[in-house]
Amino acid sequence: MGLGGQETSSFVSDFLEKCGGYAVLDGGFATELERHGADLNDPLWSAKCLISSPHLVRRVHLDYLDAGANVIITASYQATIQGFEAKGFSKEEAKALIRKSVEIAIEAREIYYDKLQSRRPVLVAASVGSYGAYLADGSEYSGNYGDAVTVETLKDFHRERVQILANSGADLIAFETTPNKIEAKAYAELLEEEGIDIPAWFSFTSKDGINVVSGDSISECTSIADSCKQVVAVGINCTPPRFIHGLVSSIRKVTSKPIVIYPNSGETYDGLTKQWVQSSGEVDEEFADIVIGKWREAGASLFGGCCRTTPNTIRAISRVLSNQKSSAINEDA
Ligand code: MET
Ligand SMILES: [Zn+2]
Repeated sequence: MGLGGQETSSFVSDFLEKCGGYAVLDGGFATELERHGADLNDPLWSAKCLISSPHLVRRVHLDYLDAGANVIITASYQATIQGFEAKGFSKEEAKALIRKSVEIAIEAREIYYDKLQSRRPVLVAASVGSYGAYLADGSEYSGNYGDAVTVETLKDFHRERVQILANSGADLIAFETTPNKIEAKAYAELLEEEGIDIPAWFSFTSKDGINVVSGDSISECTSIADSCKQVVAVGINCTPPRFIHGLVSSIRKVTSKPIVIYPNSGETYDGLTKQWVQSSGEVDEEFADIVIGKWREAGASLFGGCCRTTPNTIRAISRVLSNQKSSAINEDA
């Protein structure tokens, strides 16, 4: 699906309008595969299941659709040509596996639609994890690639996978868990240079609620995304919930693009003791009610979960958002 510049700018607002103002994303993908018994202790991480258990990939997409997701994110986070080649696959086989991540998500959407009477809007977002995720050496969460890695290195690393995903039938590309500003710059330049004609979101990760994990400022990272016309939303993923509010406020100061938020399970808020406590990974409705309301007020409009969140998290978010939508309608009446 190709989009001209004009349509790109209204892509998410049109989608949000169809969803009733706010959209629900899916939750942790790799960690959910693990909960179903997949062994992802492998440099390919969740992409390993594209080879060994595509049925499980489809199952997890379906579980998130059943839980209320309007956006499902493909299993391509750590699916790279380089990674598959290192496992002995040919280049053609590697490309086919990357395409397969999108095919499975589209197939899950078809299966889900066949079951339903009405067609809830559902987008397929093709995941692109960072160079650090491919290295699988921890730099995904430090954002420190060393001086030898430049914007050019990163563009060369990502170029072919991004081209494949852009032509795979996905509705948009989700650049996830972006740890630093050079990678954001590489993505923005790549989208421009390659004339990628599906929209994208840039999502960053933080471990202090102020900067992205490398220490680069969230404002600088956001402004790179803001200047790129293919970018239709900017946000934060795989970051503890307690940092989200401040980050959304910082992002909102720099861009008017829609803000996407999908924290990891982090810790959970205990409403009785009013304290943040270690989470079991489950997010209940009361928690979702408090945080989603705050994040919405700060300016976010797409909400989901990242690592260790589950379909229960997404079900809670989905219920809270539909309650908030219906109380807004009642207030208007
Ligand atoms: C480390 S963040 C991982 C993001 C990816 N979409 C997943 O949920 O598996
Ligand atoms: Zn995550």
